[in-house]
Amino acid sequence: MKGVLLVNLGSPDSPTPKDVKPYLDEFLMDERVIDVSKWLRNIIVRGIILQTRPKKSAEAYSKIWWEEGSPLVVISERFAEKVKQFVDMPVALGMRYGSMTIKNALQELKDKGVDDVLLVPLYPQYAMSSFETVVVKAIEDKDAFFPEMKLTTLPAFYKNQEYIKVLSESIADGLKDFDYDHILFSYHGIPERHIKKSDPTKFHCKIDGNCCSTNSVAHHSCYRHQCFDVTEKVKAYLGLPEDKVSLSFQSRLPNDPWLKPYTDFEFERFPKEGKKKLAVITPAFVSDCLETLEEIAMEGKHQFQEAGGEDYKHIPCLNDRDDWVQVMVNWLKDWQENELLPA
Ligand SMILES: C=CC1=C(C)c2cc3[nH]c(cc4nc(cc5[nH]c(cc1n2)c(C)c5CCC(=O)O)C(CCC(=O)O)=C4C)c(C)c3C=C
Ligand SMILES: [Fe+2]
Ligand SMILES: [Fe+2]
Repeated sequence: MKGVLLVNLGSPDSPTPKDVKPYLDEFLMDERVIDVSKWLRNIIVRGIILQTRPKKSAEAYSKIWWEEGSPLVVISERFAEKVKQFVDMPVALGMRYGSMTIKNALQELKDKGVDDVLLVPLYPQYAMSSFETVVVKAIEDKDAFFPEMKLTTLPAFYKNQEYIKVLSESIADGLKDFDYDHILFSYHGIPERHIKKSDPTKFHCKIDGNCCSTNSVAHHSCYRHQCFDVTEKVKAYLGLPEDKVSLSFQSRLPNDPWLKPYTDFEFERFPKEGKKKLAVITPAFVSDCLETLEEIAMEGKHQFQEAGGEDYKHIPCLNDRDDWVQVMVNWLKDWQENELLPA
């Protein structure tokens, strides 16, 4: 029987340093997130980052935590529950990190008689630190514990027309009551090195040039290209003026060069250029989470206003919007009935 495994990133069990520390340990010790040799990763993560970050992160999580739990987890659960109402096969939800494991979700599917699984990483764009690590972990767990299962992966859906339509419509909804002079598409950052590592040609992605707008097979795994593409497609769909839209990358760690421009630098720059009414959207995430609710909706607003900005709005992610649920349902039915995957 066919079944579906939805996977998002995951969250700590509570917004306390005690629970944030093991969560960050699992996350940052992932070789696709901090991609250095194991001994160096140990020093960087356990010897440096985890000495101070859990307390700081726990404080940030406390600001956005809901009574029901982590927004990312609660929203993903609501989304999964809605999807289940419209599909005629088992659907399970797992997280790449934390206690809602992929293994448990696969077990849940197996207990319901599923032996043919569609894996859906809940990321619109491909990055080795997001999409790829979900796929690798799901395959590892399947091979180790459920070798009889068949696993198919739904590709990153950044350029899918239905996805672009619902994303655009969610943005149009957010802009209805907001008089903006600029719209910033802020994507989660990644180290530049990750882009080069994921380039199968090993020469296409130069990052500083116009590689991301020159056709190449490298774009199947080029996160930067895929972020540009989403921005361009939404811009075209909504007919947004060229000079009122730009893109940036948020949430970097110190030391390495990460994808630029940096979102926090943009918040400081815009008011000085007369862009004082800013709408921000965050299309690297399908669900609101720490990075959108705290870093963008709270910190970002503060940074923008401190720099002289006047009006500011973070437009929510797709979350459990009914039109987004229906897009997912259509993809799942296409696979269930015709073995088709979204293009
Ligand atoms: C090297 C570090 C990191 C990379 C690379 C990275 C890529 C990446 N992350 C997401 C999505 C999310 N990240 C979230 C939180 C978060 N990310 C990092 C580090 C890297 N992410 C850290 C240390 C944290 C934890 C919080 C903190 O201490 O700042 C979240 C939010 C989770 C939540 O519980 O709400 C998401 C979602 C993507 C899509 C991505 C690559 C494209
Ligand atoms: Fe992250
Ligand atoms: Fe590229």
